Amino acid sequence: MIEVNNLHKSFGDHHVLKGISATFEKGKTNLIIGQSGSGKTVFLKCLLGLFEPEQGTISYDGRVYSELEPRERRDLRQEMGMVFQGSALFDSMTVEGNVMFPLDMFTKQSKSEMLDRVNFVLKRVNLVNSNQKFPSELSGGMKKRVAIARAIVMNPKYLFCDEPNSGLDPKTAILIDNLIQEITREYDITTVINSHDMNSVMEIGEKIIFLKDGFKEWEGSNMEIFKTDNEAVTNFVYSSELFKKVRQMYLEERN
Ligand SMILES: Nc1ncnc2c1ncn2[C@@H]1O[C@H](COP(=O)(O)OP(=O)(O)OP(=O)(O)O)[C@@H](O)[C@H]1O
Repeated sequence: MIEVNNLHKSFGDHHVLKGISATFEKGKTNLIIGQSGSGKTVFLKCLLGLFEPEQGTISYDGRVYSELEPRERRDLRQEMGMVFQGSALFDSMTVEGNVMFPLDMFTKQSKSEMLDRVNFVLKRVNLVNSNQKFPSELSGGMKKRVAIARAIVMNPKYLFCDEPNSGLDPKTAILIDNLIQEITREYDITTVINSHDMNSVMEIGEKIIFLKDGFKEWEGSNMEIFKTDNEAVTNFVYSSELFKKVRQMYLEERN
């Protein structure tokens, strides 16, 4: 579980995060949504320990990041997996090389132990017989699977995903969402996902935090977002006329 309390982050006099508190539970897919510039990426980078907030605390299963020694921080970072926007694979490395990279960097496992683990996670993301392929030979969906395999290869307690669906067609996007949710449940990971994607909100938004101008404007589940009358949320989530009509019909049917 990750607990965030009164988090503030500024760049010079630009106050980006303005006192955010939130709890992200284990085994759940937690989504951060909000308009471009609302502070989602800055928030995710604070959770990853890449930005140091000026005020507030982030606690990882009881370990308050700002109170940890440098070595404890390094250990904690190794418990984190990250799926970057656009997959961020190393183009000159094979699929196997990409997924093995964190094991090679951070563990003392033998080559055959590493290979066993790589094959296990590649199988888990349904990517078999692709070990020797290069990223340029893969589809967008396959690249995401490699990125997910690499993010979970160290058996992380925490998984962070920045726009994991960007650039994918809607059907592939849902498959990737479902894969992230399955893995989150299966390995009891605390997963936090930055998303713009309305389908993701509905499909895997077990807990949703809506950021607006650096404040937490709303939080709830995908079921609750359908019913909320918070205007900022509904304007953002139901931005198209079609979605507005679908929501209206749903609400009328329930009354
Ligand atoms: N390293 C930085 N230095 C200065 N300002 C920054 C830095 N990173 C982000 N910001 C500012 O913080 C604000 C929030 O940016 P952020 O990237 O978190 O938005 P976002 O909600 O993730 O947007 P998008 O959905 O477009 O990615 C923006 O005004 C941005 O210019």
